[in-house]
Formats: sequence, C-alpha cells, structure tokens
Amino acid sequence: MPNQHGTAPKQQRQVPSFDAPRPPGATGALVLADGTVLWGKGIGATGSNVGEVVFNTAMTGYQETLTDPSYAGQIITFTFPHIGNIGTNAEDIETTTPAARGLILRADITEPANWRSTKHLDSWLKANNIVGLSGIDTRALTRRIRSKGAPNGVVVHAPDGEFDLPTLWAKAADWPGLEGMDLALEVTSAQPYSWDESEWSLRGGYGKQASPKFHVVALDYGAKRNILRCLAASGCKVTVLPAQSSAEDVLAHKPDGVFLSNGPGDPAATGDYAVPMIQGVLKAGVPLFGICLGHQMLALALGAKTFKMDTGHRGANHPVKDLATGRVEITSQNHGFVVDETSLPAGVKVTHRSLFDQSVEGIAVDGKPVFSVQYHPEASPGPQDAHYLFDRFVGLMEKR
Ligand SMILES: NC(=O)CC[C@H](N)C(=O)O
Repeated sequence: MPNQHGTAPKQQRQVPSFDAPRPPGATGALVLADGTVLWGKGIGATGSNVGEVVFNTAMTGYQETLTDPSYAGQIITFTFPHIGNIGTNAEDIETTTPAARGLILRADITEPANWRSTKHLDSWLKANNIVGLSGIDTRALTRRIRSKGAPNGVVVHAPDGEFDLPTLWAKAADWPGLEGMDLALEVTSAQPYSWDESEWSLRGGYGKQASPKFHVVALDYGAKRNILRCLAASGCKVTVLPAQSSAEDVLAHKPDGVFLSNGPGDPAATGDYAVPMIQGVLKAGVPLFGICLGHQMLALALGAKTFKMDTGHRGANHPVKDLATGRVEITSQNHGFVVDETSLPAGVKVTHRSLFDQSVEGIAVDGKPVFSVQYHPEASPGPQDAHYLFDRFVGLMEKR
C-alpha cells in the first residue's frame, strides 16, 4: 500500500515509465515519488536533492524563508510568482547555513531592484548550494499538495539537461519521509553560546535593545535568529544550548526562563532527549515558552501527542484566534505537524486556534508559568501581530 506521500514499499512498487518526450531546453525537473515529472529550468546550484515538497504562500521574505532551519528536509514551492525582486543581503537570514533542500518557482528569478541587495538570488542559491527550479506551474503543484498531501520528491538541475529519471525517481521513492525523522540534531548548534546582539542589529520595529533584566536559556532545535533577537529586545540575556542538553545542563545556568525553539522534522522523533529535559524544567517551576517545534515538544512532555498534517501551514497571513481575548492575529506559520487536541491532559488548555482549520495554535498549563504557540510571533517573514507573546514571557519571569 502506498502511504500518504505516495511512497510504496520497494518490493511492491512499479517503476513508472518515463517515456514521455522531454521538452527541449529543460535543464531541471521535479520528480515525485509517484512518478510524476514536472519539467522546468534549473536555477541556483546544480545537482539534485530529495525532500518533502511543500508550499509557502507568503508574498515577501523569500530569503528568511529559505534560511529558516525548520525547512530542513523540505523543498519549498513559492506560490508568489515574483521571487528575487529584492535580491539577497547578509542581514535577512535566519541562519548562516540554510537547510532547505530546494525551491520551486513559477517565473524566472526576478531581477533585483533594491538598495539593500548585495547579491542576485541565483548567485546566492549557488553560494549556498541550494538547487532550484523555475517555470513550474506552482498553482497546479499547490493544488496537488492540497488534495493529496505533501509528496516526497527530488529536485534536479543539470545545465546539459542530462539526468536519469529512473534513478532520480528511486531516490524520491526510497526516501523515508519526514514522519519519524529527527532533523533537529542536524541543525542545532554544536556548542553553547551567548546570543550577541551587537553582531546582529535589531530590525523591523522591535526598537532598541533593552538592557537585560532576565537570563533565558534557549534550547536550539534549529532556532531562527529573529526569535533570539526578539528575546533580547524584550530584555533578556540569551544563552543558547544544543538540542541534547539535559535538564541539569539547563538549570545549571540558573535561568529565569527557558525557551524551546522552532525546528525541523517530526517532534515525536526528538522525544528521548527533549521530553526528559522539559519535564525536568517543568518540575523546577521555571517559566517556559515554546514556539512551533518547541510548542510540540512541550505538549509531548506534558503527555500529549502530535501527528502529521496532510498539507501543513506555511505562509504569512494565517488567522489565529486568541481564545482568552477573542482577538484575531494574522500570523506567520511554517509547520507540518500539530498537537492532537484530544490527547491534551487535564490542566492543559488550548489558548489559540487556527481559523483556517480549527487546529491547536497555542497551549498553556493552568496555574503555571508555561505556554507555547504553534505559529511564529517573531515573524521574519510575516506580520508582527503576535509579538506581545515575548512580553508575556517576560511578564511571567517578572512575576516569579
Ligand atoms: N517551524 C517549526 O518549528 C516546525 C515544527 C515541525 N518541524 C513541523 O513541521 O511541524
């Protein structure tokens, strides 16, 4: 039986026929695990890469999106057609080593016209070894993902047009998929470090750096820089620790608060290290705040379950309702797994809900300084409606 990604076990699967004529001039393709081939023009680095093919509907912020470590293991389809128009620069990055496995565009890369641009997107993709494809009917691809779920696929770019479809297809069909895959360990920092605000200027309306009042230990599962910036701007000195740090490692820093970062892969696959660490911190009563993967890990540590969504949420205009105030926030999102509401134990309440599909967007523990959200209050890219959550975290530390 093929699973939801269209991947069938090796012994059962049929090698698709790849006899259809290759369009002249095709220098790239997307080969899906079900044998579908979408021909296009290769962009960025040459070579091929396998991953889960997802789509992002944000109209801005392609450089932040491509450098968000949560995209490890994924090939990003941009539904917005003008990608490249502001070029790239050295500031709008969420990590120095992008983890996304490829990108799919409708149109050719737009020529840059922006005073901050220091490099054309195509050269930047090459420098960062990201393989891409343009000339793809991204609307059709997105509709396919929406109706059948995110497929596994291989993106290939070969300037001479020479690539072997059966080999690429086998790479897609053999890839196990994100379910059960721990990718946080691929993108976490190897060493602890202090977030140095002087190196990375505060941007975008968060104001100047506040002098630190609280010490926050941030667990790095693939943390976006703008989260660390937002914590610093809210008055926190931030110590970043590697993903596999234990509760003892964390508490040895005598933190006023502990932050659980975003990150790639399946949250349930990180259970052996993240869950005991979080449980130790919960026991110590230290205020806890989690974003996205961190939110999912907190739910797991509280005894709940997560599961893989068919399509996921990736974009910059997702409406979320704060159930306490009734206020609707427009949020930035990037996730493919979600907390199973029915598995939440007594004493853990849903605080935020997606107005697209009613799924859980935030939780809090009754009477404890512990909360998390599925979406991205730090934006980058996206609106800043939810920035108040950083102040809420600081408020909990203040109270304690
Ligand atoms: N942005 C994130 O932290 C993503 C969390 C998790 N990897 C998911 O896809 O659901």
